[in-house]
Amino acid sequence: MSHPAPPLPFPARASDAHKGDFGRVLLIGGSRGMAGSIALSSMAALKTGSGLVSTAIPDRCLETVAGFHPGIMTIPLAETGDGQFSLSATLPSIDSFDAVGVGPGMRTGPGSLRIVESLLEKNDCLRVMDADAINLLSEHRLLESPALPRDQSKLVLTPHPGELARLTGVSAGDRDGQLAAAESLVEKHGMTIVVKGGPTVVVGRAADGRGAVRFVNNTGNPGMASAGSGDVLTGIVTSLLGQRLSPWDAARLGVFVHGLAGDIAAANHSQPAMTCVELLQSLPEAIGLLN
Ligand SMILES: NC(=O)C1=CN([C@@H]2O[C@H](COP(=O)(O)OP(=O)(O)OC[C@H]3O[C@@H](n4cnc5c(N)ncnc54)[C@H](OP(=O)(O)O)[C@@H]3O)[C@@H](O)[C@H]2O)[C@@H](O)CC1
Ligand SMILES: Nc1ncnc2c1ncn2[C@@H]1O[C@H](COP(=O)(O)OP(=O)(O)O)[C@@H](O)[C@H]1O
Ligand SMILES: [Mg+2]
Repeated sequence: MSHPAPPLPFPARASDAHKGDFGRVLLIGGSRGMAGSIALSSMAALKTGSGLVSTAIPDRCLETVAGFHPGIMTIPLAETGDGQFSLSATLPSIDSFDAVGVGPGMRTGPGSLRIVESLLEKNDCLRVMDADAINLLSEHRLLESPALPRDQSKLVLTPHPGELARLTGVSAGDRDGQLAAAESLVEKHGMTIVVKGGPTVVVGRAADGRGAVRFVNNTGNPGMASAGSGDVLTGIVTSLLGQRLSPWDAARLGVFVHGLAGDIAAANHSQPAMTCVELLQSLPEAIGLLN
């Protein structure tokens, strides 16, 4: 299958490499009824090269998530009666991971809020925030807090237009306005923002530190407008961060490979019939085309 050129090569593997070279990543999310979301992120991290994937979920989601893939290590955390993280949920030490992805399927209760607040403070850690993690940033105006560490250059946000509308106040239908609002956040905090859509645009801080720059992705198709596609992207970007790519490179290569896998899935299964499962299963072929 012919394809556009990637923005950068996929990380190569030395012949004497070991799994620690490819990153220990932590995915955090899920809740009763949405265990599949964080399982998708975790499987996508494994399928895009992470050396070790650990997934922190509310206790009752453990068997479900572990059952999806034997390569996933699961960390059960304390939960509320309705199956989301409780206030007593305690994360393992973040310092023992190379990258952390948080948010898919997590819901927005107090336990989730405490987790997201603690990760915002860890600005020396590479982090991806998606879905309900972004909704918590919006609901509690966490990016406006005086307690927010100034430098958030190791943070990647992956909002869809609805999530970005909540975060910025710019409606989902106003694409240009949303991109401008994303640029303002990037200029203020230094993070990288993946503005999802057809096409997805990555907004990052310019190399000289002044202003924002855009990367317009040229892979992907409307077959990906289906539940779980974005959860796959969360795992890919977290995985690439764990493999020592910068936030800007991990976001650009991540959306490219994600879209290319979507194009392969659409070619083999049609746009209407492809799902997040075919998208996930097309990642090996997509990476194979790049190597
Ligand atoms: N298998 C699982 O467990 C899965 C679990 N998941 C989990 O579900 C939770 C809720 O996440 P969510 O994304 O489904 O809902 P939400 O955040 O309310 O956003 C929808 C709102 O935004 C608006 N909107 C406008 N433009 C849009 C656009 N281009 N793309 C998308 N939305 C757009 C849209 O407008 P409307 O469609 O009404 O026009 C609507 O008002 C979250 O935790 C997630 O991780 C999912 O990952 C799926 C698989
Ligand atoms: N029309 C489209 N063209 C290209 N990509 C799309 C299109 N619609 C959705 N996508 C991609 O699918 C993903 C959907 O993400 P998201 O809405 O977070 O899904 P979910 O939360 O259900 O997993 C994004 O990466 C987005 O870029
Ligand atoms: Mg999503």
